[in-house]
Amino acid sequence: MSTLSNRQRFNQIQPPQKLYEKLERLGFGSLRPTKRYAWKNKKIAPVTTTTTAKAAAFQNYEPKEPEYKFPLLSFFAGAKTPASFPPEDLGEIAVVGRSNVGKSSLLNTLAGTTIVRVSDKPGLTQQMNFFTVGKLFYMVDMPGYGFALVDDEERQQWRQLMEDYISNRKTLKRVYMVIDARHGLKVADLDFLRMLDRKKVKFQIVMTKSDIPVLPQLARRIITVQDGLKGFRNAIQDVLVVSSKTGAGINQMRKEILFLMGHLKSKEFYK
Ligand SMILES: Nc1nc2c(ncn2[C@@H]2O[C@H](COP(=O)(O)OP(=O)(O)OP(=O)(O)O)[C@@H](O)[C@H]2O)c(=O)[nH]1
Ligand SMILES: [Mg+2]
Repeated sequence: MSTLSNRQRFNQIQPPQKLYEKLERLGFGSLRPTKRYAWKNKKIAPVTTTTTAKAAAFQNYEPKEPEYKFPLLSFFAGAKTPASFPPEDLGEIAVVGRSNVGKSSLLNTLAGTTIVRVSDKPGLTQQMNFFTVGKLFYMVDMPGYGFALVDDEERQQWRQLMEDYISNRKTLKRVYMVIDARHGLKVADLDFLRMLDRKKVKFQIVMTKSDIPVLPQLARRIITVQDGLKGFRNAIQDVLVVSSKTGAGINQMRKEILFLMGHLKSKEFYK
């Protein structure tokens, strides 16, 4: 029988180099600068003199991703009952997650705005808010679940509203479950994920506040979250790693959303 605590077991995970390289590309910094990668951090192609040195250096050179932007974000509708949902005329994505994990902040950072209200106190978003991204698609901000300060009845109503929406909304293309990089998947998240699986709704985890843990802890957290997803049939296995504060990982998420909503061609997405 193992006598290691969860914390000790967590600290023993050895994330692969590939994961650190991915995090570095997303803007989370590097483990330690090595001579091999030092020039890469300068974000320019290396200047070399001999042809062989040039070929070797360019083998490691990755061209910078284009910067993806969303068109103007506008508030479109707020809903406390299904009757107030807007018509199903555009594709949409929705963010769900525990209170205060950073759902509303994430929408702001994706859209490059501050119009979605955020707060350092949990329980700010108290209805479903629909935002239009230009005229391309909707982004839907949800109240957090597992919020202790509302009474049971109200919590039950929110949960019912979210379930109704998720089960019946024809234009909903993906649910993004936002989790805090310091905490990973909690009981309330797993409970919500089981509901999504039962309803056969595709979902993807977005780990936000990823600027807070140090890099090895962040990498370990990603591994434990990926492990936790193994039993779910409707999970996208790839976990998005972002920070709404520093903007790391946001360009990648914008790119994936634009592709999902049909506004980026396969040729451009996979190049
Ligand atoms: N360091 C850091 N803080 C963040 C990040 N994202 C959000 N926050 C902070 O987390 C707090 C909660 O953010 P919100 O976006 O309001 O969280 P929410 O999930 O919408 O909360 P509810 O509407 O109450 O469910 C705010 O104080 C944000 O500034 C992040 O990526 N990094
Ligand atoms: Mg909110």
